[in-house]
Amino acid sequence: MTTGDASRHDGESAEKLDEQEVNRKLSRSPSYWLRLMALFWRISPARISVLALLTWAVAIVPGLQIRLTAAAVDAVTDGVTAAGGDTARDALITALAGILSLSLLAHVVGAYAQYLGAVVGLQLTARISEQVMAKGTRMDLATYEDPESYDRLQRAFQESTTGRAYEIFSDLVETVKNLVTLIAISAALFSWHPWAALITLLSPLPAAVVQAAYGKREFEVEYDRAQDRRRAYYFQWLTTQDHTFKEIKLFGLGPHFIRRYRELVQGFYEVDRRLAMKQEGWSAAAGLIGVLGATGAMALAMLSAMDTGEVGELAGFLQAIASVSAASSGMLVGLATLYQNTLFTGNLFDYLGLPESIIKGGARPFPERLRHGIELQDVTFVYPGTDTKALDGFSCLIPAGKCCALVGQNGAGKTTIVKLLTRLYEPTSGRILIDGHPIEDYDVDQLRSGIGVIFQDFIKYELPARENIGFGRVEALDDEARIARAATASGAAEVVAKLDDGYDTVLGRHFEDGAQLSGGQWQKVALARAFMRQAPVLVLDEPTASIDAEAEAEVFGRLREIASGATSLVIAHRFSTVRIADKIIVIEDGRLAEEGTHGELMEHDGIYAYLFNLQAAGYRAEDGPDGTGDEEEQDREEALR
Ligand SMILES: Nc1ncnc2c1ncn2[C@@H]1O[C@H](COP(=O)(O)OP(=O)(O)OP(=O)(O)O)[C@@H](O)[C@H]1O
Repeated sequence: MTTGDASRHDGESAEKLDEQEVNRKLSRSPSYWLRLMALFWRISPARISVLALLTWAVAIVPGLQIRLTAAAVDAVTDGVTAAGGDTARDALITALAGILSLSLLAHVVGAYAQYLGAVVGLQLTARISEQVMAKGTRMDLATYEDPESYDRLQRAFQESTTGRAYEIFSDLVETVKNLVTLIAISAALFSWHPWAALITLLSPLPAAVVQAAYGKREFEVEYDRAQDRRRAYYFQWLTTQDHTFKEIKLFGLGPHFIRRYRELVQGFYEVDRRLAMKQEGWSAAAGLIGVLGATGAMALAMLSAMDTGEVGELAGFLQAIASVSAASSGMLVGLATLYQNTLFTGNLFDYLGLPESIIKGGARPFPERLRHGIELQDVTFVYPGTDTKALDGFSCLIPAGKCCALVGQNGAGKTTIVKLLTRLYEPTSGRILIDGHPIEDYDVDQLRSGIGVIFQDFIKYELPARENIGFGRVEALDDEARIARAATASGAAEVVAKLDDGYDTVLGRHFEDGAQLSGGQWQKVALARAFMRQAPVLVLDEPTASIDAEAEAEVFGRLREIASGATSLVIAHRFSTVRIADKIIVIEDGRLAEEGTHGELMEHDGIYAYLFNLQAAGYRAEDGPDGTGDEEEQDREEALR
């Protein structure tokens, strides 16, 4: 959706777009409520029961107070007409004592119930956030790479932080409370004056209908603008991050992003303003009906009291009008809010209900050491939602215990192979065999535990160096010797030695006393994380792009020793790394182009030799103006031809 689209949206178009979604969510409301209640119940059955019981117990107080008010006024009338004397005074004192006790009780119980509500609300919000996090870790990579599913995840994440789920619970409790209050009061009102009672009870209805209608409209608009919301958030994020600052500043992109953010937000503002204007207009008109209804009921009750002379009833009635209109508008508006909250929280439950990792494994344990190797047989892969083949009938063998290099140009399909090997995706066709058995036969958790991977976009954990490395094998987070060995192997030990608190130093700049590392230093830490794993298969996706040539040569010169017999696959663009591999696999446009040792491939004089020479010529041409540069330049031109 473009910025222009955002400003074109109005309530009407959003309504058409998401009508189906809204209806689907509404039909599921009872199931959402049940799940929410079950969740609540699990948090603290005792607190929930006390909260509900206290809230509902307080609900009958207004009904009792009305009767006591009527009794008090009757006692006053008796006293004034001198018919009652001391009896009237006693009756008045009893009624007043009753009113006072009930008010105090309602006040104290109400305050305690509010405290309980706040506590369980906090617990519920934290529990739901945890559930969203846990769900996020159980989803497939495809969910994160598909914009629609990612939108869903983001909506659910937003909902998990708003406390709206708790509002549904309190809406339900409040609705029941108001219902109890209404029943308690209505019993008295209908016995005194049925018509006035009916008008009093129904007059808040139009306001509730307006509220519900606009709650729905608001949901539709928000639902529809999820992408633009994320885009606006992205511009905010770009202009407020430490690692984006340099480029944004030097390219002068700040004003550009602020303008694009403003355009989006103005689009939202226009739609929201129009919605708010219509909603307030209709609410005011509906509220007028409420005001007229309450006044009409009061007039009816007064006229009736003139006929019957029942002043006590009239006083009770007048008090009841205020309580009833508060309770019935509370109930109806509560229902409308419940409706809106249910729609929004539906995003959360829809997400929590999404099928989890559809990639299932078998029961075969992953070998501690590979004996044959990993074989890709005629593997084709098309990313979901696209129709181009990222891999196109790709076949190769990664022999056990050897170090293989995977080489190819950008977008050739190298990282895609890693995603398939780690079962983040399934091949569209073809097979992957590990030691002769289909990859699907292996237990997925064991498979992932048996493969140590560092991706090119590895995470820079803003946590202590110890954890940055130890996360490679989280069960061994306390094994200092293992962490130190992994750090030494990758060259991270030298980096850590210079930090103020050694392995306890927090890396990055997000938290106090954090130490920022250079790109290459971060990469050494990430590499240590892969070595920490000590897995039978080691996959390094461009692990040394930022590491200086000397350190890289040192690591790769000793990779076999470091990986101690593991089968390793290294994706690299620097041919000085690649050439020392036992086997080099060249991929081009998702197909196997060549394979062999450095010597064999150079002899073959194909694409590998071409790329190798190109890079080597580049280095030699940089040697300086000693006369050799021209010669190398000629080589390069030749290679390019
Ligand atoms: N999540 C995705 N959804 C759709 N297409 C994708 C996705 N990831 C990669 N691709 C496409 O698949 C192809 C192979 O991508 P891949 O990341 O495997 O390349 P690569 O060889 O690792 O490239 P590089 O050297 O730049 O890292 C590319 O054309 C890319 O555009």
